[in-house]
Amino acid sequence: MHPIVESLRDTLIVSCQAYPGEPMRHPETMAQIAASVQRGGASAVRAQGLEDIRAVKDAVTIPVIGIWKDGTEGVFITPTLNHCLAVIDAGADILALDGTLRPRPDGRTLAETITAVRERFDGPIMADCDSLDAALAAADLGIDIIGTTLAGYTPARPKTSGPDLELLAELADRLPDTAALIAEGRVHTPSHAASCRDTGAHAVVVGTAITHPATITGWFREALTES
Ligand SMILES: CC(=O)N[C@H](C=O)[C@@H](O)[C@H](O)[C@H](O)COP(=O)(O)O
Repeated sequence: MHPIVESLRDTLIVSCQAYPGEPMRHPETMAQIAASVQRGGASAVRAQGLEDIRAVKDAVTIPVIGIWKDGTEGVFITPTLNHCLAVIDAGADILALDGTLRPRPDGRTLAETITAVRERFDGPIMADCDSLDAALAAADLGIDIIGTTLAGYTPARPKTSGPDLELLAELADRLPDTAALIAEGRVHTPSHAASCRDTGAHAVVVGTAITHPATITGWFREALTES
């Protein structure tokens, strides 16, 4: 296992992202949030977009998982080889990309993409998966980290209200030792995070519940308006 991946064992990773048009969508803001979550004990941060990756890298000493989201339909998380290479050039310590079985916009398979990435980058790669089949295929390619990031966001799995613990349990059982299993997606409470760990996750990524105040505010507002 790559030493960076080993360092993430039993830890909390925090995703620091703001979405297009949102008030916090600014690299300096994301860098400040990243520095704050490092203070809180995050073992790594996940950052989106080349400017954010650069700014976050300057603001923290923990590893940065870099992604570049492009579009909203189909494959949009670091969707092509060019996106991967740009994320690496921006300084990401870990490259994350779509790890589903769907066709990719540049026509390359995931296998071709990984082969080309490996010519330039020997750091860990994380596949954002949506299903058992996608995860096993990604692990077969030697991808270092399998994330449940896209479970519930494609037709492959229903969208659970919290983390997809059923998928996580299957993956904990079936993935080879070469691939670290990371729980990501709808981990909304400390108890969800502990359940992911107990189900066999190597590490847990929390985004919205720590770094997205508009959504968190909505959760509290709704609780107060429920009859
Ligand atoms: C599906 C998709 O695009 N997921 C994205 C991946 O980077 C982010 O929007 C999520 O915030 C991230 O995965 C963390 O998940 P959550 O915010 O649920 O803790």
